[in-house]
Amino acid sequence: MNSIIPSKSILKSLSYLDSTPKLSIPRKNHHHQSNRSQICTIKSIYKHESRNFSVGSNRADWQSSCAILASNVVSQQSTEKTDGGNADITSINGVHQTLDLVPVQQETNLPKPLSITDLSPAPMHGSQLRVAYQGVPGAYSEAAAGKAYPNCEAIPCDQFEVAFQAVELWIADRAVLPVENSLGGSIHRNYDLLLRHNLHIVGEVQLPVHHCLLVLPGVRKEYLNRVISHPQALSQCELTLTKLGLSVAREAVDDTAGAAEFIATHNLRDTAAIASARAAELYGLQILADGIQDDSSNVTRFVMLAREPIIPRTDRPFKTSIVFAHDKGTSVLFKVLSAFAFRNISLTKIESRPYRNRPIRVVGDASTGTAKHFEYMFYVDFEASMADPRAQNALAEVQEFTSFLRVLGSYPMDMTPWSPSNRDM
Ligand SMILES: O=C(O)C(=O)C[C@]1(C(=O)O)C=C[C@@H](O)C=C1
Repeated sequence: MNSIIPSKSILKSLSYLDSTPKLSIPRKNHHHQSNRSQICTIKSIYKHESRNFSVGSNRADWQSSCAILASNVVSQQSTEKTDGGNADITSINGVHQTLDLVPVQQETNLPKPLSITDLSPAPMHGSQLRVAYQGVPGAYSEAAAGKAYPNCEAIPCDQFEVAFQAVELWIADRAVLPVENSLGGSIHRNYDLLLRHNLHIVGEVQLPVHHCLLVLPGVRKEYLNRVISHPQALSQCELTLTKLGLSVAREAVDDTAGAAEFIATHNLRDTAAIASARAAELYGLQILADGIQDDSSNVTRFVMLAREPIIPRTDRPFKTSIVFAHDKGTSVLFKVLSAFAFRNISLTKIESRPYRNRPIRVVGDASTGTAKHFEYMFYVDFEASMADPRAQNALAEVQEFTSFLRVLGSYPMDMTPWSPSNRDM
């Protein structure tokens, strides 16, 4: 799972081989230079227009397009295990751990995240599936990639935009994208990204997220004056941090494992990271508290993206994700939802986002003043395959009510048995 694809521009700029890294976490301190990770952070430069997918005219595309790219959602065996140790540490959510005060051996050969400048055409590669994710090794997105595609090569990227483009430019075969969490809710920015790009959802995984509080070996709770992590992770642990007496500053960084790496790289004895046990192992940190998520059944849902859709099937449970909008506001919503209700198709998720290019609709006439309504894009997930005539008929009907409709993907549902107490990470 852990190697990086060198690209021509990487070799040209030697940006990941030299010692001039540009790790931008925490945001307040983004000029720190990491001589361990050598991560380049460069802003996205490409823009993609989303195309309108018309169900009526493109249904044939669904049935005749590319070969089946198996989504292969298989439960990942948890391989991570914290070393046993001496001192007691906090037990949370029923998990009691002992502390190993001996620094864990660090992996030195971790892949470096791709940056926007690295996105030149992919070199030749073997048959291993390459899965791009945002973050550094030890991030939950990397674990999600491993759960969806157990033998994949996980490719770290410094931004989601880069992960999308890695797939669009054939540097990677799939991108993995967190879209919602059971505690933190929807990850809105990623919904917007789905629309801005033309990748297809080809699978989903639901990953139990088991957070640890990580510090440098020997650091105690009393030394801490800040906790850093991905904003989602900070919000998933807020109550527990307070219960632990950690009313210290919280700082948001790009990903959980990046927070751990930052502490290790800069030898920060006053800072803790919220990240996985695997991140502790990789960056030589100690687990000060284990299972610090506010709810033991904390789970994040990720979707897998590919350049081509998979051919939808009916021999196993499928889910379909769509996004739609209508010129005349929310009045269409009831009609759209009833198209599914009449056919006994269950919805699993509905989300609304501002309609970017037309966020406001003015109603009423000028003499009485004008009311302004917000305009939305609606994202709906429903439990049916696009190969199912019920879904095809429902979408044909939905298309009549909407001015914009796109099928984001029809893909196998993650049916992994639920086990919240597992420490997958
Ligand atoms: O920072 C990471 O490790 C991630 O993979 C990102 C992310 C997220 O975006 O929600 C994934 C899972 C957890 O919910 C926390 C963070």
